[in-house]
Amino acid sequence: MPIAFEQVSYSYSAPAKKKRRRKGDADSGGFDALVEPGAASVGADSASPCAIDTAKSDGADAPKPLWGNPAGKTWALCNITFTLEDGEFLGIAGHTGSGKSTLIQHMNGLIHPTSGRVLVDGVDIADKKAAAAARSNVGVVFQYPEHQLFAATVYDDVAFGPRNMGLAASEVDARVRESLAQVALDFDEIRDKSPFELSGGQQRRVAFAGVLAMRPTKLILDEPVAGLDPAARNDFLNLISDLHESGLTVVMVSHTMDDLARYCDRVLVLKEGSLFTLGTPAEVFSHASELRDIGLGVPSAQKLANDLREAGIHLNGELYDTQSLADALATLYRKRSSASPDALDVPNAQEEPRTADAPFASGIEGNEASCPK
Ligand SMILES: Nc1ncnc2c1ncn2[C@@H]1O[C@H](COP(=O)(O)OP(=O)(O)OP(=O)(O)O)[C@@H](O)[C@H]1O
Repeated sequence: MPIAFEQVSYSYSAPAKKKRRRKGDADSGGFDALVEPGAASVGADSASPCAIDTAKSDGADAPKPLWGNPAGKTWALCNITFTLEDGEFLGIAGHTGSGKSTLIQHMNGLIHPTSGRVLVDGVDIADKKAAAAARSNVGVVFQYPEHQLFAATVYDDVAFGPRNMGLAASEVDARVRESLAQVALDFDEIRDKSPFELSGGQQRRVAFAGVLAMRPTKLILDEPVAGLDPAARNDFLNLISDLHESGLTVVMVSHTMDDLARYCDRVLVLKEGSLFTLGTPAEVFSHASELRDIGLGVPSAQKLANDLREAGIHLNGELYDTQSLADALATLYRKRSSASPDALDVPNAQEEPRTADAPFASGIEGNEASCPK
C-alpha cells in the first residue's frame, strides 16, 4: 500500500475544499482539483501553484514569493512528489517550519492538498471513504503524544480506538494486551493505573500503544523521542526499530541526523516547503556543506569522514558511524603501512583522487520546483 505524493502543494490560508462527487470520476474519487475559490492566484496557474502570489501582494504590483506563514507567505508545501514504499523506514528532516508536520498530516488525509494529489494504493484520499480507509491503516503519532492521554485508566485509553471501531469486547481486550506488550509495558501491572501517575516515558508508550491498537500498517512519527532523556530515547528508538523489523512501514520526522542515519532506509529533506533532496542516508549526508547552508548538520562521524575526504584521505562514499569510520581508517592505515612504513606521515591527495560527487538536489523527478528559491 504505497503512499504517492503527486505535485502536492498546501497553503494554510487556502486549504483544500471538498467538491461534490461527479458521476463517472474514478481514481480522483470524484473530486475536482482541490482549490479554494478565494485563492485566485492558485487557480490561475495550477501548473506552478507556488511560484507567485500576486493576489496576496497587498495591492502592490511586485509579486511576493510564497512560502510558510504569516500573511503574504502562503505555501507550507510546494510541489512535493515522491512515493513512500511499503516496508521502508523513511526519515524526514528540514529546518524549523520547513513543512515536515504539514507533510505527514497528508499521509492519512488529516489535511488535503490545496493542489496535487495523495494516492494511497492508487486511490486519491481526497475522497472521504478513501481517507477513512487510509486512516485505519496509517497511524500518526504526533509530537508529545502523551499530552493527548485522557482516560481514567491505561486500559481505557488504549481501548479507545478499537472501541470506536465497534469491535467486540474480546477483540478490544486482545488488542489492548497485544499493543501494551509491543511497547514493553506489563498489562497486569499497568492496566488499572491512571496514565497521569506514570513517568513521561511510560506515558508516551501508552500513547504509542493506543495507535498500535488500531493495527496500522504504517506508523508516522513526528519527533517521537523529543524531550526524552538519553536512556529513554534509546529505548524508544529501539522500540521503533523493532516495530519496523516486524513489518511496519515507518516514517520518522527528526532533527537528529545521527538517528536518521542509523535507522532510515531513505531520508527526505525539506527546505522552505519544497523537496530539497531524497536519498539513502549515505547519499544525503555526503553533502555536508549543502545541508549546512539550509541549517542542517550531518552525523558526527560522517562529518569527520567528509572532512577526511576533503583532506585527501580516500574513504568510500558510504555512511559512517563511529565504529565503521574507525574500522575504515584502521584498514587504510594497515594497507598503507604495509606498502610503505612512511606512507602515513603525509596524506597524499593525488594518490587516490576523490571522485566527483553526484549532482545534489537535482534530478528528483517531479520536484524541479517552479517554487521560490
Ligand atoms: N495551523 C497553521 N496555520 C497557519 N500556518 C501554519 C499552521 N501550521 C503550520 N503553519 C506554517 O506552515 C509552515 C510549515 O509548518 P510545519 O509545522 O509543517 O513545519 P515543521 O517543519 O514541522 O516545523 P518544526 O520543525 O518547527 O516542527 C510554517 O511556516 C508554519 O508557520
